[in-house]
Amino acid sequence: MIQLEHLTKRFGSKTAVDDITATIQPGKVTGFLGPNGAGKSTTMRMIMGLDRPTGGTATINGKRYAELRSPLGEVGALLDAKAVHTGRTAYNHLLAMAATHGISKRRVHEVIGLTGLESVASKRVGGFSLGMGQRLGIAAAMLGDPQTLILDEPVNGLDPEGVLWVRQFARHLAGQGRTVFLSSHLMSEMSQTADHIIVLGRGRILADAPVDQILAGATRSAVRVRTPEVERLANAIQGGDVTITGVEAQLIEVTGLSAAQIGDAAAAAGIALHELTPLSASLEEAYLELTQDEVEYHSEVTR
Ligand SMILES: Nc1ncnc2c1ncn2[C@@H]1O[C@H](COP(=O)(O)OP(=O)(O)OP(=O)(O)O)[C@@H](O)[C@H]1O
Repeated sequence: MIQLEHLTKRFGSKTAVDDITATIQPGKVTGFLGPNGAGKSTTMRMIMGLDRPTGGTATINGKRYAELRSPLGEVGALLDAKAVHTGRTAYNHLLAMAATHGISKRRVHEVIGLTGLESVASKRVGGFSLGMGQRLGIAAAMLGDPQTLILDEPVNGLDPEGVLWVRQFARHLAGQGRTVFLSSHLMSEMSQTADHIIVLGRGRILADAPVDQILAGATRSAVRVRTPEVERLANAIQGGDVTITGVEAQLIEVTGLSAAQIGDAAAAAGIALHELTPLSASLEEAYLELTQDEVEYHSEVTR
């Protein structure tokens, strides 16, 4: 379990992480989602004792990283996949790490097997594809057989096969009861991998909830209606909380009424409908809705 309590990090006048409190539970994949610059990496670095919080605490199983007696045995992290000595073979890289932490050679072979690196274990890391580099980073994180795994943007730049592998591996680890905390700036990715999502925007938590709840909370109850008689239909359904937005000449979006209510009103007025589609927000839309004001640098819209 990872606990963040009033965790804050300032770099000069810039507040990268702003008083965040959250618990990342075992047995689940928790997605840490936010636009670039939201503060995800900084939070993860503080959990791993690599950045010192300006305020608050980050603990793993109740202890700060520096207090862990056997850190590799409690938490493994993939923070920067490229931070590997490139001249070494994958096997030697893992062996060197293991040796300095009192971990057996047998475990090195085990993690190579776990991450599917057998065929490239004797190759130099410098020639590795991004996907293989990620697997190596994850193998290194797994060396101490930790209960907690922290992966920063593990699927960034991977091909579809690599993405699928990371996704399945993360789910497998959570299935074993481990705490899996992984970041991404892509909601689509998280929706397929995570059980629970924490959304960060400009250093603050915007949402902390199960995936389905985040989706439900942001679902628009709009209905798309296509009819040759837009004007008459609008007159038939308007009033109260109903909003009608024109999309195309014969296409409108209606909120405040269900598809059934609109269909009934149209039938009563003798108006033909060519389409009647309830719209629900995708996770992507839910995410954009949550973070639209929180993106650090909006691109200029030129007209
Ligand atoms: N060492 C540092 N010195 C100064 N500012 C920093 C430092 N590290 C991060 N920041 C700033 O803190 C903010 C949060 O950065 P962070 O890397 O944690 O975001 P992120 O959500 O992980 O984004 P990304 O996906 O781009 O890494 C950014 O504005 C960044 O410029």
